[in-house]
Amino acid sequence: MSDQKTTTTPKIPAQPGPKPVLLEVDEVTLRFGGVVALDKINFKIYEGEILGLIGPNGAGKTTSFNVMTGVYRPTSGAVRFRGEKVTGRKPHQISRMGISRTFQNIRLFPEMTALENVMVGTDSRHKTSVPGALFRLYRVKPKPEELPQVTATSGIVRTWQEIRRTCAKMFGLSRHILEERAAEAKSLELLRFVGIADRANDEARNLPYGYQRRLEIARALATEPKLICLDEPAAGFNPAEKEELLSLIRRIRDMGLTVLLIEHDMRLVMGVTDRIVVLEFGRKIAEGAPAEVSRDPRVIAAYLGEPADGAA
Ligand SMILES: Nc1ncnc2c1ncn2[C@@H]1O[C@H](COP(=O)(O)OP(=O)(O)OP(=O)(O)O)[C@@H](O)[C@H]1O
Repeated sequence: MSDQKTTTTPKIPAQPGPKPVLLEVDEVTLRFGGVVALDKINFKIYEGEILGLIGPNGAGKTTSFNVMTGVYRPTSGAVRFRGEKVTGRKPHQISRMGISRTFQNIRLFPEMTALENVMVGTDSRHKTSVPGALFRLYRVKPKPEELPQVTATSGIVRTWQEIRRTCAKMFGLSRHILEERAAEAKSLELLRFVGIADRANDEARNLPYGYQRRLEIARALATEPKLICLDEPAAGFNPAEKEELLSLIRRIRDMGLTVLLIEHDMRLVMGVTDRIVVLEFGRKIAEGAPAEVSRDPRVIAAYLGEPADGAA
């Protein structure tokens, strides 16, 4: 009977379903006094895509990043990440949810080495912290009432306390040390990934500009995000550096991450993104594939500063 069923079942080739939505910006408005920085913005970011967010100066691109990462709370509307509301959460909580970012104006710890800067990013993933390890030492100290069989002053108690304290020191701290080492190895791997491992031990302030930009990306990756938001990562880059960045962004996506990219260099944006959202004066004026968007009269007008035919 079951054989018959199998042979009569029509063979339908597996269809790739629509990609799941990773992040949704839902009717987001943000006012700064009289300035409407974002005006009922809607767009979605799908898992695994590279989405470009473009628009002329002051269009609301960085403000959108700031709303997604908890720097600003929208006046109305909401941002959802994997179906969960991001709006109202603190930046570090959002980072733990899986969103990380770089900044338009590089924000590194200048006196820390490149490696240490990346290790800071891994911190949110540590199970053990120094205070955590020390707290465990304190906590494992047994109270006399936990040892009802003997008196608090007996030699047995003192020996037991010593043994437990020594074990705690060994296991609590060694776990911490192991985690530190793992964080260091992972950070070094990330420096290699972005191509700057040769300067791992140099202070961030002494690194060339292009290295600092890539260090920011390594640090953002260290939080193990699902979505990485890059705010003008190619600013100040020469053409060769831009090519390298393009390949780096593709490799980040190939690792399984989703990328949101703010970038003014149109060649870079058109060359690397799957889709583009265009903002102007805080409003979304276009959305679609790069070729489609680049032909859109409203987009052309926004960039050339001329009114588009038929545009509202
Ligand atoms: N903290 C703030 N207080 C007041 N106005 C702000 C603030 N942040 C942004 N704005 C305003 O919001 C609008 C959008 O700014 P935003 O920085 O998001 O633009 P942008 O598209 O990122 O521009 P650029 O390409 O120049 O970085 C601008 O009019 C800006 O002046």
